[in-house]
Parts: sequence; structure tokens; C-alpha cells
Amino acid sequence: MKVEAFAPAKINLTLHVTGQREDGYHLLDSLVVFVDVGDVISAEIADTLRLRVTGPKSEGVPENNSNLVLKAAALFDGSKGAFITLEKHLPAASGIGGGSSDAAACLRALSGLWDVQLPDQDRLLALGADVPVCMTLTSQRMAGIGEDLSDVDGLPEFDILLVNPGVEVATPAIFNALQSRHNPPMPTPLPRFEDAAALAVWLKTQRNDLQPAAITLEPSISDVIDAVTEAGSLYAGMSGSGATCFGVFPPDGVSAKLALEQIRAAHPNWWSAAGKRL
Ligand SMILES: C[C@](O)(CO)[C@H](O)COP(=O)(O)OP(=O)(O)OC[C@H]1O[C@@H](n2ccc(N)nc2=O)[C@H](O)[C@@H]1O
Ligand SMILES: Nc1ncnc2c1ncn2[C@@H]1O[C@H](COP(=O)(O)OP(=O)(O)OP(=O)(O)O)[C@@H](O)[C@H]1O
Repeated sequence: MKVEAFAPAKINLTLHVTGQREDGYHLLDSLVVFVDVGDVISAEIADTLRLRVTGPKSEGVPENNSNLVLKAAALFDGSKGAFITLEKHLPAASGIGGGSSDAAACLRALSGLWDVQLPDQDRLLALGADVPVCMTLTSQRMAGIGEDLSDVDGLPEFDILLVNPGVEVATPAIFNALQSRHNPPMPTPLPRFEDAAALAVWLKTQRNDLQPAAITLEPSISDVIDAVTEAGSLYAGMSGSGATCFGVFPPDGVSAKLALEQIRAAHPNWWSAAGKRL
């Protein structure tokens, strides 16, 4: 038996840093969505637990126990053997939850393969602050340090362009470089949006509080946001701690793809992809 699980890119459409806990972790208020672009996990029964990493973005991704996929597999009580393949399409350390989404997909795959219950929420959170939201695969308002999740229903459909300037960004360095750790949250309740254009107008009034620190440490992020804006997006912003930026496009299946071609022609060394919000 072989089971497969998709590990979609996670996008923080907004990312407000609203405080800091005594252990140093930051309190967040973030609107998170997933895109139909991502990595693929497959798993089959084996005598021992083994990981192979393949795919266009596999270079540099560890196959040893430092990979979040194997850390996730170790969370099951009395974990058994499995041969896991991780097909990497998302760049690592890029703010779109690659490792966390892989870990969540691995948990889904192994709980099916081994017919065992998923680990509890505390263990998921300890694996990575983004792991609980990556278990949902649906649009969420994410608060706390990542554990406080509420479904966001009724978001309009939209297409998304993802662009990364080819640099890895370490999340702790960006949090450490924050100028202000106590910023206002998003409004409660969130507004309802008629369409992608209305969502984009609202996003312009919101923030990613990690963006200024990320641009200071990695100035090319600013060039990416300019390029995504010039390629005709309704809104352009940075996801997570960067350096991947996203553009919001109408859900016509065409505009984001045209923008993708434009960006690839002008910046052949950047990583880019286009897809739909899940
Ligand atoms: C920036 C986001 O991607 C937004 O969704 C996440 O908050 C980060 O999620 P993640 O990479 O899964 O985070 P973890 O692996 O748990 O933490 C990496 C590092 O980021 C910092 N960190 C992370 C999450 C959080 N709420 N506050 C933090 O200060 C901590 O320094 C931590 O050592
Ligand atoms: N499955 C994995 N895929 C990619 N990187 C991994 C994985 N497991 C461990 N890593 C290591 O974790 C580091 C962070 O990668 P990851 O893709 O999780 O980025 P991230 O920017 O922290 O994601 P986010 O902030 O959106 O949660 C990488 O430098 C890599 O060495």
C-alpha cells in the first residue's frame, strides 16, 4: 500500500505581530490561505523509517533526522517503519511553510498508512508554529503563536503568483530584527469581501510586520514586490518571514499565468509559480 499527501504552499496574506511571550515566541494575528502549488509526500510500509528527497527543489534539503518530515514521523506513539518520498517543489526557508507543510502532509499520510491517531495539538505546535495551520488546508485566522485557529469562511476565489528572489531567509533572524513587537491586530470580525479586488483593497490597509525587517536583511525582497506589482497584481505582499512574495490576481486562470511569464522572462534566476487559492 502507498499513500500520498499534498503539502501546499502556505501564504500569510497578513501577518500582524501583536506581542511577545515570556519564552520569546511572538503573538501573531494572521490571515492564512493555501495554494494549489506545493510538495508531495508519499509513503509505503517498510522495515525501518527512511526518507528520500527528490524534485526540482531538493538540493540542500536534508534526508536525515533534521528534516521536519522525519521529526513529524517520530511524533507517533510507537512509530513503525515507512519509506517516505518527499518531492520538493517549494524553495526551502522561504516563508511559505515548506517544512511545516511537509510535516503536516507526512502526519496525514502516516496516520492513514499505519492506521493510527494524529499526535495532539501541543506536539504539532512544538514541531513548528506553522504546523497546526498546515494541518487544516483551509483559510484560517491564525493567532497565539500559531495554535489559535479559526476558520475564515466566504473568502473570494483568487489566483496567486508566488515569486522568490532565490535567497534563503532564517525565520529567527527576522523576528530578532523587529523594531516593534506590539502592533495592532486585524479587525474583529474580519470584513466580508465581494471579490478578489475588494480583498486586495482591504489588504492594502493591513500589514506584514516582518516585512520591513526582512527587507533590511534582504533588500531584493523589495525588488520582488515591485516586480509583482508591475506584473499587474491587485495586491503584492510578502509571506511569512520572506523572502517569497505573492500577488493576488482575479480568479480567471489567465492573469496570474501571464504575470508569471513576464516575471520569468525578466528574472530567469528567480523562482516563481502561479496557482489558485485552495
Ligand atoms: C513566520 C511564520 O511563518 C508565520 O506563519 C511562522 O510564525 C513561523 O513558523 P515556523 O517556521 O513553523 O516557526 P518555528 O519553527 O516554530 O520557529 C522558528 C523561530 O521563529 C520564531 N518564532 C516563530 C513563531 C512565532 N509565533 N514567534 C516566533 O518568535 C522563534 O524565534 C523560533 O525559534
Ligand atoms: N521538509 C523540509 N523542507 C525544507 N526545508 C527543511 C525541511 N525540513 C527541514 N528543513 C530545514 O528547515 C529550514 C527552514 O525551511 P522551511 O521551508 O521550513 O522554511 P520557513 O521559511 O521556516 O517556513 P515558514 O517560515 O513559512 O514556516 C531549511 O533551511 C532546511 O534546512
